[in-house]
Amino acid sequence: MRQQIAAANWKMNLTYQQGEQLLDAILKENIALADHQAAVFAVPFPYLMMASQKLSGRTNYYVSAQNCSDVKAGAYTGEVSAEMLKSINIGYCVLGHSERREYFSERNQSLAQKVQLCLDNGITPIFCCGESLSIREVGAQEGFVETQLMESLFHFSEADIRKIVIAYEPIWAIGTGKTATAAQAQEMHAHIRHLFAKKYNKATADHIPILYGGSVKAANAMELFHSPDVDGGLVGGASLVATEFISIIRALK
Ligand SMILES: O=C[C@H](O)COP(=O)(O)O
Repeated sequence: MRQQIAAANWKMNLTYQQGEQLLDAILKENIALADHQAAVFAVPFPYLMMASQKLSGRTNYYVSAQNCSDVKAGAYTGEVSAEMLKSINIGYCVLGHSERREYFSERNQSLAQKVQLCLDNGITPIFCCGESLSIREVGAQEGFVETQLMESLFHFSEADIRKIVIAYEPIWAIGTGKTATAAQAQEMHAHIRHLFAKKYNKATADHIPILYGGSVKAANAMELFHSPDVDGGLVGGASLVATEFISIIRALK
């Protein structure tokens, strides 16, 4: 079975102490994950080591960064490189989140560099894609997501592309409480998988986890995750509440 992932994206929320308390409350449940399941915590940079220490010794629990630089190293004040993340054993990095695309002007070409640098350093990119409401309203979402994937990912080799996780996050569903229906999520996930099959092959497309993000919560996770092409979720708001995220982990296939 394809890997199934419950990924928490804390974004710029919680103090260090609140983050510790949240992780402690979730880990206290001792949820055993199957071989094909993973729980990933994308925490702010200053909390990466703390989260790593808390998760150490747990099977299939991982820490993720929320971003990294698109350059290797050098005089770039305030940036954090993929190599730095590797040096503290961070396994995942969220890339191209719509908030970074919108507020920090991230573009598909620069994201291609970030993906490359993560792969060079053995870090799994969680590559985000997804359309705005205005694009969906005119029915152009499939072409829009195809361009995002084409410009950032489709030049990678089959071996490299198999190391990537996709997160489909329709912008109109992020933090709005307006979740895509399971049918809408499934439709886009199937389209994304079809694009990978067309560019690479079916076996590769079937191997790549595609997470759904956008107002996932305990109450809808099970239905969303049980769609055939939805392989878990990238969760914002509900990942900040222990009981919510515990249920979301438990909803994985
Ligand atoms: O990365 C997570 C997504 O932006 C979803 O956020 P949300 O669950 O608060 O809608």
